[in-house]
Amino acid sequence: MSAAVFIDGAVGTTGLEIAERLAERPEFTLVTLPEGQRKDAAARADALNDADFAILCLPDDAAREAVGLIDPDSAVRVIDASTAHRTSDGWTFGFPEIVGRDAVAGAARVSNPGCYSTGFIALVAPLIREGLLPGDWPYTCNAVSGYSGGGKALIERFEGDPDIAWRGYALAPGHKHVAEMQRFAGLSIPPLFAPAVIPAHRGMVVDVPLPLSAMPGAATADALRDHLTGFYAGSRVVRVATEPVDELVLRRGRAPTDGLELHVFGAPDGSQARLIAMLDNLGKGASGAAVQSLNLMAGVDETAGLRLP
Ligand SMILES: NC(=O)C1=CN([C@@H]2O[C@H](COP(=O)(O)OP(=O)(O)OC[C@H]3O[C@@H](n4cnc5c(N)ncnc54)[C@H](OP(=O)(O)O)[C@@H]3O)[C@@H](O)[C@H]2O)C=CC1
Ligand SMILES: CC(=O)N[C@@H](CCC(=O)OP(=O)(O)O)C(=O)O
Repeated sequence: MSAAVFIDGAVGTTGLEIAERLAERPEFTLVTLPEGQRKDAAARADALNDADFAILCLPDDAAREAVGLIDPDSAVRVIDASTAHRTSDGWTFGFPEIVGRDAVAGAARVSNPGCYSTGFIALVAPLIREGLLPGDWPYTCNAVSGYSGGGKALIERFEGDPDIAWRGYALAPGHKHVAEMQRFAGLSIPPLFAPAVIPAHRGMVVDVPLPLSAMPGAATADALRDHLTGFYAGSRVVRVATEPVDELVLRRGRAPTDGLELHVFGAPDGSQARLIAMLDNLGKGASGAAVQSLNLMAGVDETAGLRLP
């Protein structure tokens, strides 16, 4: 039997990409509202309560409103792509590689990780959990995102102003992803996070510099890489680079991907290292992650419909 999946926010950037990934999937029947009803609370409430799964691809306030429209006795299971519920009680963080596939598979409420957080947590969480990096360290994280990361409004801004070469924001530290980065990486101190947007439609680089020689108990770069390689060994989505590279290049024309690529670089004298994640903000950073969680919740192959090498 095919499960009904309602996408609330289906004509937004994330919603459209989820719909593309669910097209031609016999396990799911996609439900969307016509243009005239897509922001109508009563129509949304009916669609939410009648669905087997609802995927919220909405701004935070609208996502909170959507959850409020669900009747207590409705059986609908929810995946929220917004920031609204990522550290809320009763919600499972939809990062199966980190929280466990069974936790996501059995959850009624799943919050999709933020795109930047996905890169940071993927790099740091397994290493802290294993005691190879300290949890009580003031980590820093620099990142760049393609402009589709800011949804329709930022796409319009960048495509309307091709002269923008770089946009730094959240300059006074305190980006909305910091809370989930701290919680799911297992840090006692919030990371100092410096994001920026570049004139590419999609793509993301998340860079965590490590002054290893100053970090109590930190392992060598090789040991960090080996652990990440073993940790993600069973994953088709997350891959750890084991061959050395001289440069990493984000290409504007790169095909969409739901994969996540991790790199570890160590200084020859062992004093410093850099952990770098490359991903597609609309892939494992949003729509691909939502479909991965949906697959697990529906009991089908976790990578079905994903765009993987
Ligand atoms: N883009 C990305 O790479 C990522 C996005 N996310 C998150 O996913 C969510 C969606 O983002 P994104 O798709 O980029 O944003 P968009 O702005 O592209 O899409 C949001 C959609 O929600 C619609 N909407 C707004 N309010 C309501 C409402 N009350 N009822 C119904 N629909 C409504 C908008 O309508 P209208 O078309 O009329 O504006 C729009 O179509 C956000 O919370 C975002 O932070 C998370 C990770 C990455
Ligand atoms: C480039 C850009 O603007 N990116 C968004 C984050 C995209 C994302 O992960 O979204 P949510 O956490 O809101 O779901 C931002 O920094 O606000």
